[in-house]
Amino acid sequence: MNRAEKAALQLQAVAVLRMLKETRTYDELSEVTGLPAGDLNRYVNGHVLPGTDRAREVVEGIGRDALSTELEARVEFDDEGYVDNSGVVFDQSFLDLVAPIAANAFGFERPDVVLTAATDGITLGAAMASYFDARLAYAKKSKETAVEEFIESRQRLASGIELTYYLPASALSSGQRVLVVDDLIRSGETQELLLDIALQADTEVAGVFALIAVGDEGTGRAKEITDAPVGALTTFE
Ligand SMILES: O=P(O)(O)OC[C@H]1O[C@H](OP(=O)(O)OP(=O)(O)O)[C@H](O)[C@@H]1O
Repeated sequence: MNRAEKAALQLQAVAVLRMLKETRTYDELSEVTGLPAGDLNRYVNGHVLPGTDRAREVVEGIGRDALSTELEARVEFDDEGYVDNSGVVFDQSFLDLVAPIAANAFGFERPDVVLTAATDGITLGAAMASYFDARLAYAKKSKETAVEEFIESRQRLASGIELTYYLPASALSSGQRVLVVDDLIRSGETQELLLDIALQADTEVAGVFALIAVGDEGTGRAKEITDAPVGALTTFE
């Protein structure tokens, strides 16, 4: 790990601790993390940075559970099982915390491009792209005016409705590594279309990541298409 990577990890750990501190006293934070309250105070206030080992424990160990719990608290389901996740996808700082934790938890290799679907995947896609220093591309359900060439993928859904996603052809180049992300994966139909777009462009899939999986149908479907890691931060039954 070089100096810049070490500094990035230390700052990620501080960001996770600050998020946890918002709803806890230092003693409570000490219980969650197993770290002394005095040290936590110094980290949260920016006087001292945690060492590499502590930083890694916070980001990879505590961070994932804490973010998952926070995510569950912010997501609401209506009577028909539809999800309101605006408490998450409208919060770019929260999504910025998710990116390093997801990358570590699932072992995604650094992609050249993060590919998502408009609309709700865009803020997560931006956070992941920024973390990996990659480009962001998002497919849309309509064709952008003034773009001449598109990669398109269409399928008839279980409901009988046809769904088509369009991506400007210039957004992906052959041989690039692509990480497919979305806020939510339920049936997996959207991910299947995104993976099809990535394959049509002759790119290599680095993985599939969703903030929320509802059931395991969607992630199962993605796993049938790619051997790359597939995962979600939180799964709701
Ligand atoms: O796994 P699936 O069954 O395909 O469902 C997941 C997709 O559904 C939602 O998008 P939606 O089509 O509602 O579009 P939006 O992002 O514009 O709301 C969500 O953002 C995912 O893209």
